[in-house]
Amino acid sequence: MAVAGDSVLMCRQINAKKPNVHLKNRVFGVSVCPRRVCFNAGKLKGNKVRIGVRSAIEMDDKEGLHLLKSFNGSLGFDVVSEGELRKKGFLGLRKTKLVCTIGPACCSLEELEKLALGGMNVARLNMCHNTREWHQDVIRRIKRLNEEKGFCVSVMIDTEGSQIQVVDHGAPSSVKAEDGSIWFFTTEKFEGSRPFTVQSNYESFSEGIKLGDELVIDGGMASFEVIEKIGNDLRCKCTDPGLLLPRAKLSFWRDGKLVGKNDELPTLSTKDWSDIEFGITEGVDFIAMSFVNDADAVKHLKNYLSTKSAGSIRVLAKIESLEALQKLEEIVEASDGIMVARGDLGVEIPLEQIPTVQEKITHVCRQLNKPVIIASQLLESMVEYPTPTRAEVADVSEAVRQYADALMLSGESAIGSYGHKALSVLRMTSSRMELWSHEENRQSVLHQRQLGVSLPDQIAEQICNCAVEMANNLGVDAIFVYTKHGRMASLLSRNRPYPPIFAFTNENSTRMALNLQWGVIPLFVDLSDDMEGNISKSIDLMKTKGIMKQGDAVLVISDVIPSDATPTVFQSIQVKTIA
Ligand SMILES: Nc1ncnc2c1ncn2[C@@H]1O[C@H](COP(=O)(O)OP(=O)(O)O)[C@@H](O)[C@H]1O
Ligand SMILES: C=C(OP(=O)(O)O)C(=O)O
Ligand SMILES: [K+]
Ligand SMILES: [Mg+2]
Repeated sequence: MAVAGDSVLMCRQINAKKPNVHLKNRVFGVSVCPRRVCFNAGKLKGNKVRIGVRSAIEMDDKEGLHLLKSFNGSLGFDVVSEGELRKKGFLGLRKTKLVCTIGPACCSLEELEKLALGGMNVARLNMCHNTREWHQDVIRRIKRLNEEKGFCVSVMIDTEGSQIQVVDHGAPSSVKAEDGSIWFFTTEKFEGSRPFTVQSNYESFSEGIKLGDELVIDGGMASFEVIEKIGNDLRCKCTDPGLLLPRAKLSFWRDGKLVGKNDELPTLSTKDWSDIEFGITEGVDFIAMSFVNDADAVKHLKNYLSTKSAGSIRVLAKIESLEALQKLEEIVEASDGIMVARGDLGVEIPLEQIPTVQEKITHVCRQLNKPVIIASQLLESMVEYPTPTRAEVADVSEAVRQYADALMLSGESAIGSYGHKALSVLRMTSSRMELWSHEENRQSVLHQRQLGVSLPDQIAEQICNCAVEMANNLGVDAIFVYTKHGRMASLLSRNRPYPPIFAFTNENSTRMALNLQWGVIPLFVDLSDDMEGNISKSIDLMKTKGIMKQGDAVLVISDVIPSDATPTVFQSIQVKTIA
């Protein structure tokens, strides 16, 4: 009747009397497991309900053959999530993840610990700045804090990329360009500063540039007109006065369009490759690739990482150019996550387009199930001031309302005097907006675009969609998911459920990667092949620790990985009420 590879949707209630099985859309009233019988989907009684899909029908009771391996008795909670849970309860847990750029202002062990306590989920190291030794020290400090103090902070390195359009006026702080003043943009390298002179980091920065073209600093901070070309250097007149910051970004415009962008430079420079080697050696969790222009660059890095046995490092593509926007879907599909790098993006597209582009990228990422970080200038004024502007708080709130997975601090934490405070502004603003969205029931319906190409992928996706609907409708306190590579956890997160998702995994790289996913609290545990055993042990531990109490309801999703004992995949949803 059925052959290996056929799928069957099984709705069963343990100890129920009347069995039914749906096979290829027909209902078969057969008893499938000697130990358990099936029941009709409509009869949801008691507190143990299972809805499962089995690929390859194995009607004998192989599950009974499982050897019970021991659960090591500890719950791999990080101190911050556990503390927050005790203080605020399940529904009070923050869903939006927070990324902090580490710089001189926050690189000491004490400052890093403060950020970890303040809710930093991921520490970002921008390889544009500082020395290899400095980065190594920071990474080791973070790992030490994780090990010794029970934090779970992931490490991200961000490549420098071939940024051809960076300029420096030599002084440590900003310089004002007055209206009508004449400036010299040169590739000559010199120490210190010269009046009205700006160095470009790239020899051919002025290739193809004509007299009359507009030179724009940092996407509009100041503008100049090119009035003379001397070799590769340019003499320019300030037409729109403003500030030149150190390492400001430069672009050229003609007739309202960007010109002079050099597409021939590789996405990863020689220095980037050596930074990547460094990242592999230091065991970083994420590599953010600057100036990705197509999917090939991402695929290339991912292939390289696999050959280096570093395939567990997640590759994030930074969307910060017009080219990237034009190939958005293929880039999102190829990468493990996306950063909306608004800093450079604002140089390449008109600023007024940033909000809609951000929303579009966020939407595409959710459709394709990839985490997305909103980055740059979220609380820029806090680099100098102890309170944010109202507009900045509104911007952060909007990113949370769009259901971005994560928010990022740049200079606010790296060089600002109020990094810790900026982090608490992100924390409080996101918690407030999450609560508002929940209360107003603003969960936008996600028009599911089917991701899975193979049947198992589609099954996992559908199970997670249904599970979240059930969790929301039943008002359970938490969702538990047992996951090796994090796939089921991210498919649940994609549906942005009300209850928090506790993702139990025995892979450390999965735990660290899930740190970036909306609403997921990753827990490192020793999982055995006996899924029922894993579930009851984790619930018992939660109870013993006083985190869960009688009457709490949990929706449990398990995804049994095929093993020699059970060559079948079995995914299931159960609702458990704590006895
Ligand atoms: N590791 C570091 N060492 C020194 N300064 C840093 C470091 N990381 C970041 N910064 C400072 O913080 C600012 C904001 O960080 P970021 O947004 O990552 O870089 P950028 O401004 O170069 O795009 C940088 O301009 C730089 O001044
Ligand atoms: C995050 C960004 O990249 P970087 O800070 O490396 O320029 C950005 O451009 O917004
Ligand atoms: K960078
Ligand atoms: Mg950038």
